[in-house]
Amino acid sequence: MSAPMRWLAGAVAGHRRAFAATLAANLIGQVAALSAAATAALLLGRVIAGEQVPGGPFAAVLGALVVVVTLATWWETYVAHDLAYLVLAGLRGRIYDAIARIAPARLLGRRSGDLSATVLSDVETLEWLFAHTLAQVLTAAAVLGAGTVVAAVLNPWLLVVSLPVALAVLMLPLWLRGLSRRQGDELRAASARLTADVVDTVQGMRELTAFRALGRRRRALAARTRDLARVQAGSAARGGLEAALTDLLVAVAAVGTLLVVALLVRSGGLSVAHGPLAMVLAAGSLGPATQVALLLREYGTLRAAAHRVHTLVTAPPNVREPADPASPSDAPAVVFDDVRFRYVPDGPEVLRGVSFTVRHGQTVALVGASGAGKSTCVSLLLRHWDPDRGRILLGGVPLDRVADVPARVTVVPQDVHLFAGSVEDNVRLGAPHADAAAALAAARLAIDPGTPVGERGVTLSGGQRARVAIARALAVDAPVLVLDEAVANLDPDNEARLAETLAAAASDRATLIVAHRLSTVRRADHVVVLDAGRVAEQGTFAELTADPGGRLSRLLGLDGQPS
Ligand SMILES: Nc1ncnc2c1ncn2[C@@H]1O[C@H](COP(=O)(O)OP(=O)(O)OP(=O)(O)O)[C@@H](O)[C@H]1O
Repeated sequence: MSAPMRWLAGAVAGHRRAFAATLAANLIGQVAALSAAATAALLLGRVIAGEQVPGGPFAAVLGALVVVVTLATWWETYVAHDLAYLVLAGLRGRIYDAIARIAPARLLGRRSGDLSATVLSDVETLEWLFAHTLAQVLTAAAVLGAGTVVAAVLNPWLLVVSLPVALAVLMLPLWLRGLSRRQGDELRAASARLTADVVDTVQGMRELTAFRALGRRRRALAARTRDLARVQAGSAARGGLEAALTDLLVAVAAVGTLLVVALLVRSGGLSVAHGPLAMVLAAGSLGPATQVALLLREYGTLRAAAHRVHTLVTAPPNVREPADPASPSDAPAVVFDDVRFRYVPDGPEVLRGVSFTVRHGQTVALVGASGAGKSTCVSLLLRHWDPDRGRILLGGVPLDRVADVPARVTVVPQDVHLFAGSVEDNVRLGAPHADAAAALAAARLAIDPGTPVGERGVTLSGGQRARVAIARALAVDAPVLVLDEAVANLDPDNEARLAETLAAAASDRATLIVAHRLSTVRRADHVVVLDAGRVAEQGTFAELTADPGGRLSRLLGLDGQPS
């Protein structure tokens, strides 16, 4: 069994009672069904043999067994799904935990649709494993064993056809296991690619329409669908071949067993009265074997789904929670001390020894050309990653020893995401009990907190979205505020008012602004100019712009040259 399948079997271990109930219900149902068939066969045999049959007791036993089969089937359906949903709820919880652990920095390079496929359809696929497979296979093995023993006691020759055929039925999917595994991997991958593309298309519908790219996109999606259909057809062909061969083997076993029974009755090895019973017992072993074969036929798909879920759930965290957290001071300063960082081990160094300080009550502007490393500094301060070398201190404590960084460092990111709901829901994202109206007022947004917000904030204007994001950050009331100015696409009037808001908010915080506008840089207490991952210069605005040919002057276009 592969590691993901072992891991999944382990997921059931936490639900022993539900598993035991599923097993019991299945076993009772299977044994009762086989007993009903055996009783009916015994009745038939005795009638054929011309024996006197006590009709009443036979009818009573048969009736009781039918009721037991019905009740056991009903109970099994209930407990099997109960077990499946318990296990799946646990798995979904672990998937969300995994996403939270590795997000937002690096969702394993996965696309959001691909991730949705794992969260939704891979987990759904596993439902089949838990509800209709594990307990059923164990029961089938038990019934197969018991039926074989009883048939052997009646006459060992009865098994001469049915036992080898039952083994062949089981071997068939094992022989084709390699192909099934390959097809399962391809099927899950093709299905996830299609889901990812569909999600991407729906999210980008506005751009696709505006750039008249919808037709091309539709053709690309059709090609993806064809890919999936091709893989599905291959898988269905293999499944069909297995099903046909299984049916053929079962038919051969039925005819062969009939012949064996006839020969045994004729030679006196078996009484006429036991003939039909012998048929039922010998053929009865084929039912469970076929059931197990059906599971093994789906092995590839189940294994691939298990593998994808397992990969996500066992992905190592980007950063580890501190084992011995320390408390930073209440009025913390942020210190970057010779910070070096690269996103991928053999990739370029994006930060190459960055040092600067943001003191409490101070606003520091981080300035630099595109790609200089400003957003990377922000990501490190939010502890999406840890630096490779150097340190980041918060209130004198290394950031990797600070518990609950989001409660201390809050952000208005470059790409704000608003959720469908109300403005109030969005403002209270990080502080569920915050006064949303006060936070909105602080962000200078005169809007009813109950105003509905469409998915990704589509019902608000760009400026409103920006200020809801600012209100959301202010509501957390964290001592460090990080703001990417790219978000604040406001008109000059609103921009000035926002600056006042931030100035008020900044007085009892440490504020780091990724600044693009001259007005913001001018208002900052301290300016850090980044260039290709290094601090090119830092100081007050006046100091850094004293020389019109200086780096900051050139960046802000104060040197008279087009920047
Ligand atoms: N997730 C990532 N994986 C790999 N490289 C990245 C990643 N994010 C950014 N980079 C690279 O790191 C460098 C610095 O990027 P960063 O986003 O920090 O720049 P920036 O100064 O914020 O730029 P801008 O003003 O354009 O947003 C760039 O070369 C960029 O391509």
